[in-house]
Amino acid sequence: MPEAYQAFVTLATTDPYCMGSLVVGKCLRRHGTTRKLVAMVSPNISTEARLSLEDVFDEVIVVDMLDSRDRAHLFWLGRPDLGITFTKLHCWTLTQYTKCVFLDADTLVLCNVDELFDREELSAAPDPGWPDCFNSGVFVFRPSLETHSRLLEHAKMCGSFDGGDQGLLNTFFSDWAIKDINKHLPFIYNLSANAIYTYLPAFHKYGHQAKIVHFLGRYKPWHIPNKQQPPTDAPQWDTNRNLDKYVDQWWAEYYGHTKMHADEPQELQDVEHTEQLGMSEAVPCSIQAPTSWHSSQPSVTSPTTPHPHPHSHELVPQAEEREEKEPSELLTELTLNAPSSSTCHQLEDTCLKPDDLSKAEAEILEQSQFQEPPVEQKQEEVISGVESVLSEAASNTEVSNANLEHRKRWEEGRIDYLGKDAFENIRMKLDQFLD
Ligand SMILES: O=c1ccn([C@@H]2O[C@H](COP(=O)(O)OP(=O)(O)O[C@H]3O[C@H](CO)[C@@H](O)[C@H](O)[C@H]3O)[C@@H](O)[C@H]2O)c(=O)[nH]1
Ligand SMILES: [Mn+2]
Repeated sequence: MPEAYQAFVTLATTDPYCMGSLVVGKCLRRHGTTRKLVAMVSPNISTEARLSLEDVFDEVIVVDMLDSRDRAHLFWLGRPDLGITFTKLHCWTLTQYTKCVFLDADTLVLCNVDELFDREELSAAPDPGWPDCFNSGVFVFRPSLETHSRLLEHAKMCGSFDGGDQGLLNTFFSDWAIKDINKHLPFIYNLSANAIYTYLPAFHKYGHQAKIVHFLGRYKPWHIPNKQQPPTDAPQWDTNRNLDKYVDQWWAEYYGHTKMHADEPQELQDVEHTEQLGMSEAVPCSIQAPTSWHSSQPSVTSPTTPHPHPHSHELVPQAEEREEKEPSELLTELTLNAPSSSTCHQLEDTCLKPDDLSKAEAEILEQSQFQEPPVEQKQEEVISGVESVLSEAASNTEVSNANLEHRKRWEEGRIDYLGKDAFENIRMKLDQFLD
C-alpha cells in the first residue's frame, strides 16, 4: 500500500496538549518518517497553537470533542479529566488514509518507527498496570467509518470501564490479549515512564532499546518548566534521573527547530537539523541505558499554561525562567550519554452522572484535581478513597476535617510512611473493613 495513504495521528484538545502534539510531530519529522502527519484538534485551541501545529503537520483537522462524562469510572482511574479522550475515537474517520498509527500527545519518539505500519489493526503494547489490556497511547489502526460508528455505539451501550478511551477500546478489541501475538507491540514502542519506577532492573536491561517513551499519568513534560528552581508551593515531581533525561529530551525537541515538511529532500532536512542542533552527525536512535539508579529528593513544580511566543508559532511555557539550555546542548548531551463544530458531545445516556457520586467521592475528586501521585501511591489512594466512602456510608457523617487534612497531605505526596500511613496501619484498616 502506498505510503502516501498512511499517517501518524495525534490529538490535542487544549493548548498544553498541543505542545505535546507539536513534539510528537517534530520528533517524527526529525527521524525522517516517510508517512503523513495528522494532528486532530478541538475547536477551542488557540490560533497560535493551531498555527504552530500547521508548521509541522501535513494536516491539522478540527474534530468535535467527545466526552464520556463518566466521572465515576474516571474517579477510579484517578483522572477526572480523561473523559475527553473519547475524542480519540474520531481517528477512525480519517478514511483518506488506509492505515494509521495513533500517538498520544504525551509521547516522545526516539527514532524512526515507520516499521509500525507493517502491523495490523489493532496493534498496541501492553499496559504496565494490567498487561492483559493494551495501552491506548500508541496503536495501529485502519480508519473506517463503519468501525467508527460501531465504536460510538459500543461507547453508548457499554461505556468504558475506566471512563476514557482505553477502557472502551480494550472491550471493543477484546481478543487482543490472546488472539494474535503480532498485534502485541513490544513494550519499547510504548515505554511508560512509570515502568522506570515499577521495574527498574528491566529498564536497565532494555531501556536503551526504547523507541517511544510515554509520559503516562497526570504530570506531563510541559508541566515541568524548571526542574532546577521549582516553586515551593506546587505539587511534587518525583525526580528520577532516568526520567529526567527523557523530560530534557522532550524540551530539547520542543525548542529544536526542524525542517517541517516531508516534501523537502530528506538529506536537506538532516543537514539543516544537524546544523541547528550543533551536531556533526545525525542524532542516534536511542539513548543509552543509564548506568546508575539514583533516588533523589523529590522536587516541586507547578503546571503551567502556555502562551504564544511573540515571534513564532511556538508555544512557550509561562514560566520563562525554565533553565535555559540550548536545544543543541540538551540533545547532544542526551544522545551521547544516553468534520467540525464546537459542540461537546456527551455519551451520557449510559453513564453515571455526577449525582451518582457520593459526597465523599465528590470531595475526593475535587481535591485530586491537579495532583498526580506516583503509581503505588495512587493504588493506596484508591484504597483510601474506598475507605472514606465506606466510612461515610457506615456512619452517615461528614468526612472529618482531620481525614481531609490527612488526605490532602497524602495527595500532595507528604506521606507519613513511618506513622499514620505506614503499611501496617493501612493493612490493619483493610483487615478491619474486611472482617
Ligand atoms: O485534556 C485532554 C486530555 C487528553 N488529550 C489527548 O488524549 C490523550 C490521552 O490522555 P493522557 O493524558 O495522555 O492519558 P494517559 O495519562 O496516557 O492515560 C491513559 O488513559 C487514557 C484514558 O483511557 C488513554 O487515553 C491513554 O492513552 C492512556 O495512556 C493525550 O495524550 C492527548 O492526545 C487531550 O487532547 N486533552
Ligand atoms: Mn498518554
